Amino acid sequence: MMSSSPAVSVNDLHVVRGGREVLHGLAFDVPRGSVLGLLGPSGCGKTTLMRAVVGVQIVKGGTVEVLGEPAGSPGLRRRVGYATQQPAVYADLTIAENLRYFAAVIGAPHKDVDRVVDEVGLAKQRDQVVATLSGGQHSRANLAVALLGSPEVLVLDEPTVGLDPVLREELWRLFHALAERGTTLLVSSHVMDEAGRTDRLLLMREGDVLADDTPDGLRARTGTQDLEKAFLQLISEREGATT
Ligand SMILES: Nc1ncnc2c1ncn2[C@@H]1O[C@H](COP(=O)(O)OP(=O)(O)OP(=O)(O)O)[C@@H](O)[C@H]1O
Repeated sequence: MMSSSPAVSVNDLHVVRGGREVLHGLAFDVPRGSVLGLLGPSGCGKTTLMRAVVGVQIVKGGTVEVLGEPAGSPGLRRRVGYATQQPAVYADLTIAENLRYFAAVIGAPHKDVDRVVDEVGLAKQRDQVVATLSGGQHSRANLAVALLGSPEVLVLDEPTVGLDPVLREELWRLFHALAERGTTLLVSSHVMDEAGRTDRLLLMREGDVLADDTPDGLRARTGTQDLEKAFLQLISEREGATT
């Protein structure tokens, strides 16, 4: 019974930042064991929505439930992993030292360090000081921290930014492998070519949801194979409807 309830359930979510409403009553569910893509232009509210799901964002109205509990509940601390756009790893420590430290903080098993280093493709750099990593390696080290402890829900803010196509492909494969094991992933991106790799897409614009559909559903609805064109079409439909 429990496992069929959504991993994340958002209802009528309103958020105000800097005196301005930036999320205008969002509502959607994320089924367990799926990869939800949060797509939309810079500033549309993806990070704010992720912060609300992790429970670090003050909300003005509505509800956000994660694994059946209100977002941010103490019981969710180890069950939800969050990788922000700004890497949280310490620059003066090696990757392995960082991971051992964060594993100890969250009570993850020691052997998780080797697993997550492999998963993000940083086995060769494990003893390299973070300050000397390339941008893409740095962001993957940050992602590795979120994977420690095998959280049931993973919230990843633009995890593939700055990565070459081969690494992006590998990370998307990892995301789907995790989902197959039952993990639920919320992954943001503003690169539309990543949209097709998700199980379900939440297309956002200016704090609203333009579409909540599968990539194929969106293609069928807009009559185009190209998801970027589909997105633009939805925008013009929306603008046509409001003028
Ligand atoms: N600390 C803040 N104070 C005031 N306004 C903020 C703050 N943080 C974000 N905003 C505003 O909230 C809106 C949503 O921002 P958010 O960071 O959620 O967008 P985003 O879709 O994640 O953007 P990006 O893709 O560029 O990371 C933007 O208009 C932004 O300017």
